[in-house]
Amino acid sequence: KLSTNFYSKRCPKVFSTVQSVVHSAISKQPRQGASLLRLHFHDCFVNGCDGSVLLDDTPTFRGEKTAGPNNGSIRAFEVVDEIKSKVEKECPGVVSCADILAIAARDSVKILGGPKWDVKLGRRDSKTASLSAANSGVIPPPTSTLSNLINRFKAKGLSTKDMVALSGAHTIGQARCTVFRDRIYKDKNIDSSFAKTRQNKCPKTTGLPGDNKIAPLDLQTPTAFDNYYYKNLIKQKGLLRSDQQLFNGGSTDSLVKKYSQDTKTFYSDFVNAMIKMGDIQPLTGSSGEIRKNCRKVNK
Ligand code: HEM
Ligand SMILES: [Ca+2]
Ligand SMILES: [Ca+2]
Repeated sequence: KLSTNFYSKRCPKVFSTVQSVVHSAISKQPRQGASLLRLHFHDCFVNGCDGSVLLDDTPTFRGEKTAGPNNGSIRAFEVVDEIKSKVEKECPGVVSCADILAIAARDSVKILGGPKWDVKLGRRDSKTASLSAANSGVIPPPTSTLSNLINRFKAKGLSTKDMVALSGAHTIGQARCTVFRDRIYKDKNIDSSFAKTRQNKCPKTTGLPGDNKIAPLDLQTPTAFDNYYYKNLIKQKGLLRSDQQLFNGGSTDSLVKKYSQDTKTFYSDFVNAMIKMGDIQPLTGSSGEIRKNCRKVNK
C-alpha cells in the first residue's frame, strides 16, 4: 500500500530535489510541466504506475516508447534522468522511477498554478514493459467517442467524473497537427474561426513536416493550470475530437459547465482523480525493483 510518508526516513530530501529540477526545467520551457504530467498518465494506464513507460528500446527489448500514443509524442525524459541522478546521489537505490513520475506530475501542476496535494509513494519499478498493452487502446485515442472515454477510464477503476476532471490536464501542453487534423477540417461541432486559425498551421494533407506542427491544447492559457480547458469546450474550441466529446450534448455536459464556472470544484475533483490514477496497480513490497537508471532495468 502506498503512503505519503514512504521516504520520510529513507530519503527526506526527495521532495525538494525533485521540485528544484522540475522548477528549473519549467522555467526554461513551461511545456516540460505538461510533458511530465502526461508521462505519469501514460505510465499508470499501461500495466499500472510502474515506470514501464521510461524504459528505452534495446536490440533485445521492446519498450513502450514506440507505441502509437507515445511515438514521437511523449517527452521530458531528460528531466526525469536529471531528477533520478540527483536523487540517486542523495539516497542511492531508494526512490523508484515510478514515484519520481508521480512527484514530478504533482510538482508540475503546482508550479504552473494548479492545486497542490500530498502524493502517495512506495511504488517500485517494473522489470518489463508492454508495447502491445500500450498499443491496445487502454490509452484512449484522440478520435474517441464519449462512451469510449468513459469505458477506458472505467477499466482502470476511474469514474466518469474522474475522467472529465483528469481531462482538465489539457489546460496545459501542446498537440501535433496529426492528432487534430480531422477535427479542424471535418468536424461540425467546432467554432469556425477557431478551426480556421488552427488550419493555418496544420496543413490538410498528411505528411511531414506538417504532421508535426504543434498547437496548444488550451488556446487561452497554454502554460497555466486553470479551468480554461472547460471554458473552451463550451465555446466549441476543444482542440481534440475527444476533448469536444465532453461537451457535445451528452451526459458530461453539466460537469464541464460546472468546472468552467467553479475552479475550486475542478481542483478538488482533479486532485482526487490524480490520487486514484496514481494508485493503479503499483508494484510494492518485493515486486519489481528500484531502477538505478530509469531508462533500463538493473543488471
Ligand atoms: C481522456 C482521454 C485523453 C486523450 C484522448 C488524450 C489525448 C492526448 C493527445 C492526442 C495529446 C497530444 C499528443 C501529441 O500530439 O503528441 C495529448 C497531450 C497531453 N495530454 Fe492527453 N489525453 C487524454 C487524457 C489525459 C490525461 C488523463 C492527462 C493527465 C492527467 C493528460 C495530459 C496531457 C498533457 C499534459 C498533454 C500535453 C503534453 C505535452 O505538451 O507534452 N491527457 N493528450
Ligand atoms: Ca506502466
Ligand atoms: Ca490553461
